Amino acid sequence: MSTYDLVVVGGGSAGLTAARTAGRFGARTLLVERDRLGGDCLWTGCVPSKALLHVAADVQAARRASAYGLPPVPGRADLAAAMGEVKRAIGAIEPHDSPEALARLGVEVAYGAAAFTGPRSLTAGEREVSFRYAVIATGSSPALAPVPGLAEAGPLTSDTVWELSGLPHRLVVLGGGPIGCELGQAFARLGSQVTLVEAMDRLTPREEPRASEVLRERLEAEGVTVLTGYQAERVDAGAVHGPGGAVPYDALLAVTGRRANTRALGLDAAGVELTATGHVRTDGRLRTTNHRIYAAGDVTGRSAFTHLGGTQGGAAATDALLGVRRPVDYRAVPWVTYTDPEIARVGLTADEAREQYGDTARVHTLGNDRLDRAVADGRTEGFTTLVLGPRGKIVGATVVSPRAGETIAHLAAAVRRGWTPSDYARTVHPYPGYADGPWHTALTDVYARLARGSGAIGALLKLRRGVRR
Ligand SMILES: Cc1cc2nc3c(=O)[nH]c(=O)nc-3n(C[C@H](O)[C@H](O)[C@H](O)COP(=O)(O)OP(=O)(O)OC[C@H]3O[C@@H](n4cnc5c(N)ncnc54)[C@H](O)[C@@H]3O)c2cc1C
Ligand SMILES: NC(=O)c1ccc[n+]([C@@H]2O[C@H](COP(=O)([O-])OP(=O)(O)OC[C@H]3O[C@@H](n4cnc5c(N)ncnc54)[C@H](O)[C@@H]3O)[C@@H](O)[C@H]2O)c1
Repeated sequence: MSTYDLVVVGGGSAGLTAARTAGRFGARTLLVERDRLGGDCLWTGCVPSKALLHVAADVQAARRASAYGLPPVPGRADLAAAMGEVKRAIGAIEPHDSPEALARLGVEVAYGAAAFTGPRSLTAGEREVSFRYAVIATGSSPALAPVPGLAEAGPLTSDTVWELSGLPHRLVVLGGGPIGCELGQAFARLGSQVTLVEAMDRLTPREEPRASEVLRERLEAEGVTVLTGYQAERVDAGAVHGPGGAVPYDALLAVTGRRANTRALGLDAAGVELTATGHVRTDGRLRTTNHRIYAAGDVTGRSAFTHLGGTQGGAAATDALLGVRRPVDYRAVPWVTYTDPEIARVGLTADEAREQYGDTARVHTLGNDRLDRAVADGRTEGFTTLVLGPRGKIVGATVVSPRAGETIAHLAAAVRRGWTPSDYARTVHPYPGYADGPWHTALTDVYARLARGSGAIGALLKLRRGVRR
């Protein structure tokens, strides 16, 4: 039986980063993948959804061009052509995640479903191997909401929607979280009649309420029917049934959440426990209840994003192999819903900060009507919110605007470094950009503090006038 320093189970964002990290250290590393290297992000998640959104944005821009005297662009886009663009993007990225690319870093790849046979061994397809350490990075899969008739209706999910070759006429999207909003907007722009159904009282319910409002207004302006507070109760005869009546569809896309991939992994044999939500239980170092085995990515329930899964994978491999702690700073992890406008967030919302810090929490919001770039682009509907905690430090931020996903990275640094708005404002930002939004919001706080200290400043001015006549 071969022995490895590190065996990684699952070749998605988390597992690939764990394996690459171990390979770079020179460790004997095996990556076991049951299907395709690249995981959800490459094949059915981030990459295809962003490529489809890009095509949809092009189509949307073409439709608007009639305002400038070009002939109107009627009709619906060719979904097969759009999916061709999706495949192009996947194909361009795939080689970076290939066995050959991993071999160059000293990582061996074995194909087959892995299952633990003991606390320090597992089978990888036909082979049994032993390990000093292992990382479970088996990800998550779409979970259908327990709605009678939904499973029987055979809805599309984020795994299968990419196989569509024709644009559905009426598309009902069940679930108004990030996936539902991104895909709903993409299909609407391509020409489907989209109804977005969400049980909670607003879309993207985890974000700032105003962000949900801006997104809803935009989607409705683009022709999407948004039904919130609509808990689907039954699916039959080609319609979703709920409190507001029946919503008929030609295609149904169910994006109501995800469940961790832990089945048939032999976790009992390995002494690895699950949480009540079915995720692999981990401690602050990402160790499972078997301290030789770590977990990273969606399977932990502590990440739902590629960048965080990768960060966890690298941290787990480093902790295991070198004994060097690299705790993940969850307070400062940004995430983005890539609708148009994008909703980007890091840290606490205003309500969360008030709950945590009471009156110490302060909030500044600046509308994009004050942002010259947004005015130039005719995109003033968004805003920036900065949330300040104890000692005036930035503990959270939301940016809603085109390219908010780029802007938020700087704010993530601010939260991680514990900057105040005046620390943040000291970095000069280029004009006119969308990053001006957070900059001017930070300056709002600086000006407010200046106004509060106007007595002292007035006294200083007077003193200097007196000294230097
Ligand atoms: C439509 C959509 C859009 C998304 N957009 C974004 C985005 O824009 N930005 C972002 O940050 N995140 C996005 N996400 C989330 C992101 O895709 C996931 O957080 C990320 O892919 C999770 O990585 P992972 O490594 O934990 O799991 P996965 O990528 O799921 O990888 C797990 C791997 O393990 C393998 N595996 C499972 N069981 C076994 C076994 N027993 N033996 C061997 N191998 C096994 C699987 O085949 C798979 O390859 C999106 C998700 C979806 C669905
Ligand atoms: N850009 C990104 O980073 C990105 C993009 C997509 C997904 N993701 C991640 O993937 C994960 C899964 O996303 P998701 O959108 O599938 O899940 P989600 O849990 O975020 O959203 C699912 C939505 O479905 C609704 N819902 C559930 N049952 C319902 C019912 N019976 N009737 C009506 N509505 C119902 C829920 O209220 C919820 O708002 C998330 O954690 C997300 O962060 C990230």
